[in-house]
Amino acid sequence: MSGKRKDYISWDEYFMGVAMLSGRRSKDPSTQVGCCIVSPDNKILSMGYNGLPRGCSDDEFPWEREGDPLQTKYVYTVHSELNAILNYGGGSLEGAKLYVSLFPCNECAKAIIQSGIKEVIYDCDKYADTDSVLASKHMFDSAGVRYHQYHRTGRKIEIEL
Ligand SMILES: O=c1[nH]c(=O)n([C@H]2C[C@H](O)[C@@H](COP(=O)(O)O)O2)cc1CO
Ligand SMILES: [Zn+2]
Repeated sequence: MSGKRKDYISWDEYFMGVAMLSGRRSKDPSTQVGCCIVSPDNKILSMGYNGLPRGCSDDEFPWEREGDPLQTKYVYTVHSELNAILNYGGGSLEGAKLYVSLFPCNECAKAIIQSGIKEVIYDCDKYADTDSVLASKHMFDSAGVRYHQYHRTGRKIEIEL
């Protein structure tokens, strides 16, 4: 009889947990997004969160949502999914899965499809009614990228850092 622990986290909890932890690095005051890319045999390949491109200071660029477009974050931030794809240094992402805390926008959807990722597991879908997300779903459907919402388990994990 094995004395194995019973309360270990599942693969889904592990990968979504890593995605959410990654999002905690974001400097965006309103929406922090985290992403974790996983191989078909459950190895973590890359992670990312939404932030400015390298060399662009978090303190100098704007985090506004409205106003003159050049004074908003939207024209400058790199989304978590694109960061995770670009952060991957190991070659092909063909057949990989992508865990992300927010449903990908249409620009990230294009990058996801073109990089060969075949499955997207998302948590929040708060922009489901926007053209961007509708376009993402349309492209995923055509390209054969499966997507489904993460089932929250309610497990709380406290980590002392
Ligand atoms: O797929 C995504 N990935 C991602 O990283 N983001 C980032 C960009 C912005 O920094 C933030 C969205 O900001 P807001 O919710 O205030 O509009 O989330 C946004 C989306 C979807 O819009
Ligand atoms: Zn995006």
